[in-house]
Amino acid sequence: MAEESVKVAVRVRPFNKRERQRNAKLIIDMKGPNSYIQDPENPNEEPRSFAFDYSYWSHDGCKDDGNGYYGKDTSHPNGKKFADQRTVYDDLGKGVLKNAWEGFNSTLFAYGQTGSGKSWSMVGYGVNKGIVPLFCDEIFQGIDKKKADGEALEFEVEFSMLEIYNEQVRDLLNPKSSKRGGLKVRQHPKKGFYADGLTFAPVNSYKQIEEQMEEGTTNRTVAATNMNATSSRAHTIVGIKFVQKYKNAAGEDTSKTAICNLVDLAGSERADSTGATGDRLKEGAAINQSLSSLGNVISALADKANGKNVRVPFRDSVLTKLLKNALGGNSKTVMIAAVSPADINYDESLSTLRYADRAKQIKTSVKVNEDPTEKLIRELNEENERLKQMLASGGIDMSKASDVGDEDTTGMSDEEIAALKKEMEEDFKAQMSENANEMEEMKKSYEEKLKAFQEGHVPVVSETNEKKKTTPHIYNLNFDPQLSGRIVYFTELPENKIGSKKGDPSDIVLAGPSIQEQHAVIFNEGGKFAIERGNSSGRLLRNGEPVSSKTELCNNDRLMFGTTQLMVFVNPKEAGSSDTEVSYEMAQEEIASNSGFDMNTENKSRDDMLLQEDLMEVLPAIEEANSISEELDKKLKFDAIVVSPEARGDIKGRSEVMIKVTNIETEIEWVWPRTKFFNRKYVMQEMYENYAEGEDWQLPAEKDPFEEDPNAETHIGSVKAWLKSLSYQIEMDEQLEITDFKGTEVGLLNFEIRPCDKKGKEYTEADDIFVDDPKALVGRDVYFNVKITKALGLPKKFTDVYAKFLMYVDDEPTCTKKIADTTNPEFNFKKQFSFAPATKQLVSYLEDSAIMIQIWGKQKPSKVKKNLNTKQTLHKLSEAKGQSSAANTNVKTVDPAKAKFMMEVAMLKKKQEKLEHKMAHMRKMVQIAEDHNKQRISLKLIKEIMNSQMIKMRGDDDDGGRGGSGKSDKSKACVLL
Ligand SMILES: Nc1ncnc2c1ncn2[C@@H]1O[C@H](COP(=O)(O)OP(=O)(O)OP(=O)(O)O)[C@@H](O)[C@H]1O
Repeated sequence: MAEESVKVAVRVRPFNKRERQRNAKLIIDMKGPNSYIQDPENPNEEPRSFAFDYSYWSHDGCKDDGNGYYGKDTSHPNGKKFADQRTVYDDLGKGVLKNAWEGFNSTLFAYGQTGSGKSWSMVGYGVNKGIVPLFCDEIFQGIDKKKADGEALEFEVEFSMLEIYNEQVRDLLNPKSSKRGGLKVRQHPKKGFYADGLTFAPVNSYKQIEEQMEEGTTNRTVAATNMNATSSRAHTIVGIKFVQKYKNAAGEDTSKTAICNLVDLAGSERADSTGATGDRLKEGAAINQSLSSLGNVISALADKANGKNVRVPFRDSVLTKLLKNALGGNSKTVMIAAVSPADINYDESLSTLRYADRAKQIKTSVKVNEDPTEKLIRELNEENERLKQMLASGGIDMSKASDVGDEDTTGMSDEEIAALKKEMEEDFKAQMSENANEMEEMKKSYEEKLKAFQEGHVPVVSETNEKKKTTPHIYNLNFDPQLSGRIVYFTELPENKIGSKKGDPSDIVLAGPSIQEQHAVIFNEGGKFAIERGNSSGRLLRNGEPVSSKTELCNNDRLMFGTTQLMVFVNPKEAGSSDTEVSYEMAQEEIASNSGFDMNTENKSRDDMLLQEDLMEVLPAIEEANSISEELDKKLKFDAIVVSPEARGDIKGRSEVMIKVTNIETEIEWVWPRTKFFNRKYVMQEMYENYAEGEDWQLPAEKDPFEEDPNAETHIGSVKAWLKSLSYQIEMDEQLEITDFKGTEVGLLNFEIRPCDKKGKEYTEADDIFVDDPKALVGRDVYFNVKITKALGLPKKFTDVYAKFLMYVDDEPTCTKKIADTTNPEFNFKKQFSFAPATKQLVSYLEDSAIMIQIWGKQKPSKVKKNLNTKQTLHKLSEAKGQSSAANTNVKTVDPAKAKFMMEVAMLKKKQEKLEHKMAHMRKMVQIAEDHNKQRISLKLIKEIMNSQMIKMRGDDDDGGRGGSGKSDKSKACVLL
């Protein structure tokens, strides 16, 4: 066994079209194996630097070689450092190939945010072939060479392709086999985790691998098109099993087996400030569970490599189970981290670089998988005997190393160990039959297996490519450019009927929620094309606008059928070289801007751009969720809303897209963070798929993504209170507006902050604790009481209302008690805060910050139950607006212009508040000055009187009525004062 470090490479891609349009700034640089990233918010700071095995500059410095291949442009200043596909393959893929020949397992995985270039490196596009096709090509070149050289070797190559989506494993070569819950991931005592029942297709040429990959990718596309935006959330694992058979020195039949896993990970998601925390469906629907578990596993392995004794949580997700061998066992592992070059993606790129940095610390132990066949069969037999005996004699003994293998139970609770034991026993039972099958297969010849597979499997070879050049058609657009253009329907008939499979026999059958039986018709009138809605209200958009009557269709028109089927119409006769390329982003952008969202990219701040990206992702998903809700009669309506940090009750952050959820029957409303919505949408999709397949689709309330926890609390609104007055030790006693997420006033809050002494006794004016300059507070003991007396005029539908806020560096919020059934809850809350002594940081916090007091409560269902079903209600709404139901469902409550306006108003209010505080402060100062003055004046008067008395007395004594000297003495008295 040799110990090996994980090899880590980083690659930066060119700017994409959107980034160029937005004049994105380049924030990545590379020199030799090092990568650098510049924080765009702090351009004067030193860039952060990271050292890797390789840093690949693929941003600029390249040119098309005339066949579409991007190679080095030696005339460009960065031409020398440009890394093309071949360079990356030579460094990374060739090593994997060499491992395979030597009988080592290898894993190559690509990590990075969506659209950062993972697929480009792994699979490639067109002639710019990535690692997987180059690897497959070369493995067969090697085999052919060995055969030509007459070496006494036999070879077997098997290909598998699976997708992990929402913790389910789908066999991409045989998707039907993995319906309902996907393939089970089991554990083999020797081989580790594997997907039970996964197809391993025997292949004997590169062309056959290409065909298998085509088939697998087309299967992915079909699933991703029927349901929205799934592709970037799925992990794809291509497996290549390479067996070399030969006779060893003793003349025995021996084989060397290498398994290569090529893993294209799902896009690492942008972290939300408002996560799905607290959602009870979090566990069941964790779409990114695999990715976050991978992060935890990598961290734990890195800690382990640094000598720490930690448990590595491989069992936490399907992905980490399947990659256990790659990361913690017998495999040589390579990670390629893809980063975007643009400033807008700084946070994601930095986190990718950090992730990669952790990964490079991992070490794996590798050995050649060499075994004589007889020995393997004998071992499998022995293994089965051992398993049989173990299970017969009361199951696994968790304390016996021979029973638990390398299973690590450190730090597990008794319940966790019991659950693990149960799972392992189940795996072992399945294993026995798997072992038996394997023995059977070993005895069968490979040729036989190959023949059987090929007979049962006719790969879908794209014969349509030629026809596409001359025949009018529509093709699919997908979020993942790899999957666009893979589904093609020809539209050469005079009338091409489009609808669901339930309808009249349609010429083009589409699936997915909201596809109607007779959804639309494309007419071909002597080479002129038009589209018309079928006799239903199904959503149909052309170039982002609803089609209400028969409309002409032109080359490159974008069509949206229902909520997920986004297509492009092609009329080859009209096609010209000046046609602009149609992309998924462009099609979604025009839909969003037609629904009233500002998608203009000019002069946008980074926050605005991030908001637009979020909207692009959320809007199609909202459409889909609404159509599923409608179809399943779930009574929920979803709307995208743009919510400023203030409106969310956050002190900082950017405006975010959130999802307003309305129960149309009870009129209860919630606002979900994006992550919670997406997590739940995956379960909705699953429900819908089961429904569409005619299977049992209902879920118990606690697992139903359309059910909100009846005890869930709603964020009613927030109040922002600036603390500046406190920094002058001036009390604050105000009635402040409570505003909800829309910026609407929903009530008032009586709020006070009063400086006090250590014991809580509040100071009065007479105590004169006012400071001219807040800095004077540094080092002094500062105490104050926060009082929340009551709220007024809250909406009637809330009960159990309370207020909460975070002060300074508190981790836990301070909460008032809960008050039931009143619109004017009296909290009578008082809490003393002590800062003894006050630090510089605290004082600047008081000077410049505010606290957000959030008001929370439970919603009472509305008394009048509406006896409408979802469909009726949504239709009613759309009739009122004269639009189709689905097209209407993303009508937002707050459009960005309004949100911006509201933000500006909030800013003005903030300024006004500040000014008011300043004014109050000034007033106070004036008052104090006046008081002082009054005192002075009275003192002056007293003195004057005294003086005049004295003068009088003196005058009386000295000169008796000399006016002139009296005057001069009076002015002397004034000078004295
Ligand atoms: N090195 C590169 N040179 C040229 N274009 C590139 C390069 N890397 C990526 N691209 C382009 O950037 C876009 C996004 O790349 P890609 O599809 O590989 O991203 P991804 O990380 O796999 O995204 P997803 O997570 O959605 O699958 C594609 O249009 C691709 O053509």
